[in-house]
Amino acid sequence: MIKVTCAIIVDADGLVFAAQRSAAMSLPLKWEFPGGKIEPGETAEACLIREIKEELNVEVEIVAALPANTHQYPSVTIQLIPFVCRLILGEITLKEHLDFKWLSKDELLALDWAEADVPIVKYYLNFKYD
Ligand SMILES: Nc1nc2c([nH]c(=O)n2[C@H]2C[C@H](O)[C@@H](COP(=O)(O)OP(=O)(O)OP(=O)(O)O)O2)c(=O)[nH]1
Repeated sequence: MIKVTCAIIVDADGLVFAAQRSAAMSLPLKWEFPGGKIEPGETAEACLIREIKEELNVEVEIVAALPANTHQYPSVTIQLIPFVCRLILGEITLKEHLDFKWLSKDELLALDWAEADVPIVKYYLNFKYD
């Protein structure tokens, strides 16, 4: 099983950042929360901060952890480990993704998410914090 972290980046207005995988990536054109695979010896939190810097060229701060979701794709099983985050430094620049959107809670579920993300979107919609 591959452990993958992902960031649910929320802005000051409560909009959530979603990124579209490129045609060249696995799960082409699916929407996801940015992040990536945990490297040997790395914590999930350190992985998340590293991946967000690599993929979006920004720094995020972790606000909360949500439950992980294990999902079996035909060729791989992943454990997707989500963190609610906020941006603390920089302007988002897409380094790997095709597109991005900032979405309100009402709009989130309508996106064509990678399958592993659907339960995580639902956890987020039930998640209360201030
Ligand atoms: N980063 C990220 N990956 C996700 C999400 N949902 C989901 O199923 N995945 C999958 C896609 C990949 O198989 C794996 C993440 O690996 P990665 O982000 O390092 O992607 P990658 O393109 O290098 O992966 P791969 O082509 O080598 O499989 O988890 C998500 O929300 N964020």
